Amino acid sequence: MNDNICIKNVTVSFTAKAGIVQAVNHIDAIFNSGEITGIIGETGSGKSVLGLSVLRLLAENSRVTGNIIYQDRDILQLPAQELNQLRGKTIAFIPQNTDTAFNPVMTVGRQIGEGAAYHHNIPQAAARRQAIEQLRRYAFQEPQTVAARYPFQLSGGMRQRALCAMSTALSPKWLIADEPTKGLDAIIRRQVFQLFHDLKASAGISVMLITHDLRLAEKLCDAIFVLYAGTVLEQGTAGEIFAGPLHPYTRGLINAQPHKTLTPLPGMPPSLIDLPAGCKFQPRCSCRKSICRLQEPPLQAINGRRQVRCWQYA
Ligand SMILES: Nc1ncnc2c1ncn2[C@@H]1O[C@H](COP(=O)(O)OP(=O)(O)OP(=O)(O)O)[C@@H](O)[C@H]1O
Ligand code: NI
Repeated sequence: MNDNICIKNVTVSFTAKAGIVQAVNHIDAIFNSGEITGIIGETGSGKSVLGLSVLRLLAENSRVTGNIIYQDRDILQLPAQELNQLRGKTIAFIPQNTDTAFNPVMTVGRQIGEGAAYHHNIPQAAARRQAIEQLRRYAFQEPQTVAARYPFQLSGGMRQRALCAMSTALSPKWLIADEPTKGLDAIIRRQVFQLFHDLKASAGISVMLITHDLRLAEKLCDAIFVLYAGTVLEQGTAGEIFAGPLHPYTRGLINAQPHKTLTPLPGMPPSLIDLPAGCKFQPRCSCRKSICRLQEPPLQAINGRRQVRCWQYA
């Protein structure tokens, strides 16, 4: 039995007023245990939806097909009770918005202790002591003081760290983190980088890292999946992807960064209600050939782990 998370032919659609939103389209992806795997892509490319689908945290109007295999079981088929055991205890999720992740009227320490109290049935006082230890681990100099505070009394960076402390309080095997550096300044981003680095190195936690922060992804991740309109356009090791992106979209994402050429990708992502024919990126692609409009290219292995979905390489 391995600890990888295997996503097999997963499709997620939402029923909306305007029609069926095809947010994730036939994604196959293996997230290797012991590694940090980055999911990158423009806004609306399906990163959060993919992450949420792993713990079945999607909204009511969603429909998910395919398999998400973890420890020889399909998470999508787990009965509610086993799913609850998995959530938080084995696979933890850090949502995109740290403001809503906390209960605003409960102290930070109490919230960190709650999970332990619930899953391990331990008394309040002991849970509180554990919470303080957990905060100390996350580099809080005065964990007692922080534990007594309410979420709004913490700065953005502290809240992010407190959220990591809460999410990993039950020593999960996996952490799915959605935009953990969003809205944080450079110094705090470095702290978050260090935090994730230590999670993997010291705590042995495997991570699925959803991010717009390509520099963070490059430094932190072992592997990368590049998403566009709910489809994987390229995947590989972080070294491969950042040193030599193959897909025009990946090249565009990398070049759009402030420390690169700051050239934005031309055009807009497609409507997920009415996806373009052929390659989903073709309407915006400078390398487009006539076949690109007609047929979607397969995701093809180039060498090793590397795969790209583009007719240039087919
Ligand atoms: N409950 C829902 N009903 C309808 N559409 C939804 C729902 N949840 C998500 N979507 C749509 O699914 C698509 C993918 O959303 P997702 O949040 O995964 O994007 P993302 O890549 O995480 O973007 P961002 O970088 O902005 O966080 C978007 O078009 C979004 O509007
Ligand atoms: Ni998102």
